[in-house]
Amino acid sequence: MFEKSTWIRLPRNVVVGHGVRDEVLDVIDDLHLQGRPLFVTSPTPREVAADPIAADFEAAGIEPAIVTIEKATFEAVEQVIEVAEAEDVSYLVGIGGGKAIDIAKLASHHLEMGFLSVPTAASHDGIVSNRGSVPDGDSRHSVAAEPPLAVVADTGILAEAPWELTTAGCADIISNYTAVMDWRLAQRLKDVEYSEYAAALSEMTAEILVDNADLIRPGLEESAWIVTKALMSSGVAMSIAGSSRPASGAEHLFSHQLDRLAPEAALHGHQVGVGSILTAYLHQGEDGIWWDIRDALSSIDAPTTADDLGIDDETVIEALTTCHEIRDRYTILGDGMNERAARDVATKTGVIE
Ligand SMILES: NC(=O)C1=CN([C@@H]2O[C@H](COP(=O)(O)OP(=O)(O)OC[C@H]3O[C@@H](n4cnc5c(N)ncnc54)[C@H](OP(=O)(O)O)[C@@H]3O)[C@@H](O)[C@H]2O)C=CC1
Ligand SMILES: O=C(CO)COP(=O)(O)O
Ligand SMILES: [Zn+2]
Repeated sequence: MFEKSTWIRLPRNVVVGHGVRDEVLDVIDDLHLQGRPLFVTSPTPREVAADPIAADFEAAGIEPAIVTIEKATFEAVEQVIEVAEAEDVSYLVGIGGGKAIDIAKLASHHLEMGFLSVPTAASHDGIVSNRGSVPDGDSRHSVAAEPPLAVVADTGILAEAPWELTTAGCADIISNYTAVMDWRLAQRLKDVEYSEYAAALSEMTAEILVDNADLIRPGLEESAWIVTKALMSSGVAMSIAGSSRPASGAEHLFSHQLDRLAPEAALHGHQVGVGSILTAYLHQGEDGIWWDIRDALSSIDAPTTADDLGIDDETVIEALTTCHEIRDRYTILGDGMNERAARDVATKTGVIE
């Protein structure tokens, strides 16, 4: 008997382009959302997007509640839930980088309310995904959550954000190469659930981005367009898979461990990019695609070394030798690297001196 079944949960509206910040109200109408929204944002995104969008709502006779969070913590998620209940809101709008969007996503999941994703930085592929990531005790990886009902990505805002945020988004996409290698390995060795469609979409997304690397330049709105579409495609791959596997392998374990050992030293995307150089070498050795990954990162000004990340060599080695412990996700790291092997790969790839 055929017993397979799956739910693929995706946004209903994805609106991308110049000036679409002004279309948030139209999207709300299109989704037939009623009542008062709660905007979840962080300090800079509040200035560049949340306050102007709130003014549009006020002009239309709707007064949004607003919470500004500083850090991605469970306390922040609880604060958002409390405000949502106290202010009697009907839906949430996450406006900002990964931090604000993830918190809105997790709070809306708990509240069983819809939410909209309004990114102000093309810095990560959680814009569209059905995953939320907030540190919880020793864990730092994403968990299943609601996908947004809609995404409104204004390329004017995204192009004006600091360039390093865009290069972080590119690196998060480039890391899909090694994430998919890890996924296939885990499927072969551990029979983990695997989707060829999600894997192919994830790899194709990375390929298109690398093929267009010449067009990705600071100040060009076209760059924000290319990177944002890639981030969305990668988020869709995660939704098809029902897990972050197509976009998160050992390079993400490495980054999550760096978040714990060197909090806020570097952006998520930049850390996973450097992790991807290391794990591509582990998969394929000296002549493999680690060179291409390093060249692609370097061509868009993304970090390729510990020094570029602002993290010392010893912390990189510690992260590499311990990160297999932080999640039950089989990768090329297996049951862990010893220190000599970690130093060897980090030196051969030029990540440490
Ligand atoms: N759910 C998922 O599937 C995924 C989740 N993630 C998560 O996303 C997070 C990474 O996202 P990231 O965006 O890098 O982190 P943040 O949300 O912390 O944003 C990084 C920085 O960019 C600033 N910023 C955002 N927009 C603008 C703008 N328009 N102009 C100027 N500054 C701006 C923020 O300002 P301020 O400090 O004022 O907020 C912050 O300092 C991680 O927690 C990661 O785990 C990553 C990938 C997938
Ligand atoms: O960052 C992500 C994909 O780019 C999400 O992956 P994690 O599940 O490892 O948090
Ligand atoms: Zn990521």
